[in-house]
This record gives sequence, C-alpha cells and structure tokens, in this order.
Amino acid sequence: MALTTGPGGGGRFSRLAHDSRVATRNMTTRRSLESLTAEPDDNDGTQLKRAVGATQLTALGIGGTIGTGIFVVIGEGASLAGPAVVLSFVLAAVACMFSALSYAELASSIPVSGSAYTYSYATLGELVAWIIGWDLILEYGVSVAGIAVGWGGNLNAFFDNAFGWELPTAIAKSPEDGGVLNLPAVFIVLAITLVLVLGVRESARVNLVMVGIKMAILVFFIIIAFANFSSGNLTPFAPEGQDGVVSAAAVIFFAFIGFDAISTGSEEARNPKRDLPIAILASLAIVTVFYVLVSLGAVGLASTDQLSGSDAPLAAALDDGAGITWAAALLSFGALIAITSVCLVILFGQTRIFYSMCRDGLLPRNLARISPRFGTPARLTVLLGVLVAILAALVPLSEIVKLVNIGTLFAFILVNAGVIILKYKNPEFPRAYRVPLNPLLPLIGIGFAAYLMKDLPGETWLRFAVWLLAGLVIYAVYGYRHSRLRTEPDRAARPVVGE
Ligand SMILES: NC(=[NH2+])NCCC[C@H](N)C(=O)O
Repeated sequence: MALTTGPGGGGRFSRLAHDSRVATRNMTTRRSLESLTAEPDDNDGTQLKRAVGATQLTALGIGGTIGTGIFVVIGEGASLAGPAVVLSFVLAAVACMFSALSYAELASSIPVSGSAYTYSYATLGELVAWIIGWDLILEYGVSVAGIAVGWGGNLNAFFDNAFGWELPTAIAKSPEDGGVLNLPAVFIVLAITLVLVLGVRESARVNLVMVGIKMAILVFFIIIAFANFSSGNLTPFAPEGQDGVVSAAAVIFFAFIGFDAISTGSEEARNPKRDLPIAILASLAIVTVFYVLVSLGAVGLASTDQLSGSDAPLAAALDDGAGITWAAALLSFGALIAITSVCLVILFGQTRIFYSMCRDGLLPRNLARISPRFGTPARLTVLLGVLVAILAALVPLSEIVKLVNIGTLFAFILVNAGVIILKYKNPEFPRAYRVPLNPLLPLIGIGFAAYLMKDLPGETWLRFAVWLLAGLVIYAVYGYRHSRLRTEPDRAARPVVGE
C-alpha cells in the first residue's frame, strides 16, 4: 500500500517522461496526460508493486479518515447545531459525495501519485498545480497538527478515565486554551516523524488491523449508546435552526477528509482503473454510515453541554452521560489508536506531496534527497515534522480544523473543475470511470464546497488568503524559475535519488 514504499514511488519518475512540446515559458504549462500515464520505459529498480486490491484501498481510505473528526470535532459541531449535528454529518457527507465522484474519475484516469497536485499539473497547468500543492500542504501538514491536538485530548481522557489523573493544563493545552504548550501533541508528531524517517513499512495488513480496531470501537460505542439512549437529550433538536446545522457542517466536514488520500496510493493499485473509484466511493459510504449512527448515539447519550464541553466528547458521553467509566476508558484508548493511524497516513501523504513538488523543482530539490541509510527523504521528513510539531504545540484545535477545511474545500473545487476541463479540452483521453452527467455533478460539487466555505468565519478566510499569497510569492521568486519542466525539459522525468 502507499506506505510500503519510498515516497514519491519510483514508477512515476519514468512515467513522467517529459513531453518537450509543453516546455514553453508559460505558467499554464501542462504535463501531457499521455506522458503521465504511459508505462515506464526504463527500470530503475524502484517500480512500485501493483499489489493492492479494492478492499485494501478502501481500508486505506477509512484508515485516513476516521479520527479526530468523529472522536473530537463532533463536540464543536454539537455546540453549533445541538442534537441536529446529526443532520450536519449528513449534509457534509452529501457535499463530499459529488467531489468524491470527481476524485474517482481523475484517480482512475491518471493513476499516479501526487493526487490533486498531479491532476492539476495535467489539466490546469503549472501555476494552478503549484497553488493546489501549496494548498495541499495546508490540508495535510496543518491537519496533522490538528489531529495531534485531538490525540492529546484523548490521551488525557484516557488517563482520567483509567487512572483518575490528568496531565496539568500548562503542558497539555495551547496558550489560547489556557496552557503553555501542548506536549502530548508534540510527542505524537515527533514520534510519527521518527517512524517515517526510519522507513515505515506499514503494510496493507497492518492498516487493515488498525481500521478493524477503529470500527470495532465505534460499533461498541453505538451499541452502548443505543442501549442507554435517552430521547430527552434530543430536545430542543435544532436550537440554532438551519444556520446552526450548516455552520456545524462546515466544521464537521473535517471528519470526512481522507477519502481523497486514497489517490496517493494510486500507483500501488493492482487494477487502478476499476478499484480506485470503488475504493473512494465505498470508503465514503462506509464512513458516512458510521458517522450518522455514532453521532445519533452521542446526542442520545449525552446533552449538548456535555458533548461540547469536552476535549474527548465521545468518551465524555459514556462517562458523564451514561456513567460508564470503564467504557469511556476503552473508548479513549481506541480513539488514540484511531487518531495515531490517521496521523501516520496523513503525515506520510504530506511528505509524498512535498517530495513531488521538490522533485519537480517547485521547491528546493535538495530537500527531496533520499537518505542512503534509511531509504526515506529523511531531511524533508524531519523538517516537516518539526514545523508541524511547533504548530501542534501552540495552536488550538478548532482554528486548525477550520483552516484545513477551507483549504480542502478549495482543493475539491479545483478537482471538480479539472473533471469539467478534461471533458472539453481533452475529450478523447481514455477514462475508465466518468462522472455521470458531467458537467452537472461536478458543478454541484463546486456549489456544495463553496456553500460550506462561505460558512467558515472571516478570520479563517483571512488566514487562508495570507497562506495563498505567501504561496504565490514563493512561486514567483522560486518555483517559476526553478521548475524542472521549464529549466531541464529533458531531465524532468528523472528521480532525485542518488544525485
Ligand atoms: N488529508 C487530510 N487532511 N486528512 C485529515 C483527515 C482528518 C480525519 N478525517 C479526521 O477526522 O481525523
């Protein structure tokens, strides 16, 4: 699976064999679709094994998705929407569905790693590719910081429920939440960074086990919740009305991000054209069923105040709501495992995307150098790990969630646009899976993403604008001039390894 091989994967290097016709000095320079998808013409010994089937890809999607959102962010959703947070989950799922169709089409048609960054290099040109790559750094890198903060909250819930003891606030919360720094969040990020540097051989089977634990814990929660369901908790159902439901959906959206990470495993898929669409759509469907049942159980088990006042709302629902402390301890332990796996998958995905951008020359290429000792891009992994750890130490979760959401919704818009562009500009390009009713469904996908984006607060928009602006400046002073597609058209396809 994605994590069993070196980042960037070897196969794509040769597959990106450069098409010199596109090497114009132009920011709309595109990679040709044919060169992206052609079979490799040389063998450098790093060809990824196409060994992963639909089930394991689906597990990768679920593995990268179920985590902080359902275990933690549900609390903020409940504070915005009340028990109607269940409807927010449904709304966020529907919004994702349309974009998932577009991801399915692009992932099956351009089954190389790099996800939306690669797709937009092919369909929308280099400038847009850079913007989306920079945006994906936000989506992946920054979200790992958020996920780590959620991990810390569940660690404390576990200590509390299992031993009746908690880490002091000063070292367990960000300054904005009344602490000094969030040490558990730093710990988990650095631990995962270390594992990634050492060369994580996270096999598809190990991922399957983690996903199994996650799902078992959630089934356990659903059973206990429905057995202790008290319908009195459901009133008033939607205290903030429709606005509350939509604002909560814009935040809850975070829980659904991750099915897109399947596209980073594209190169390892045995039968990408068939299996990628299946895995993307199936994992979203399975996750949705779980989320709706879990959120319904949670709002039946505990009051809105109990859910929204906790760093680990599901554990709090079992403890404060139903008074079953041992179940709360078990749940927070399960949450730790669940969130660890999301963290690992997403930080890995981040190093892979960053690596692709370095390799393409849009970021410094020497950062992408592979450590001969570990066989991983150690330098880049440590750099990213340290940056993410600093962020995790200081920033409160709810800020990170909103920033990640706006970035991801923006990526969804570009992916939907890519599908529409592919239909008109490259109509004859072979596609194994096509979004039905193109351009209608991708347009609906864009509409939903914009709808949720507009519900995020003004300061989130401001932070996002600053992020994009910083990205444009970096592209202007660095990426535009160092892009390999432009500077070394003939070598752009080669790996950085051994340089
Ligand atoms: N590509 C990403 N940003 N993934 C973040 C996944 C977050 C995940 N859905 C969670 O609730 O924990």
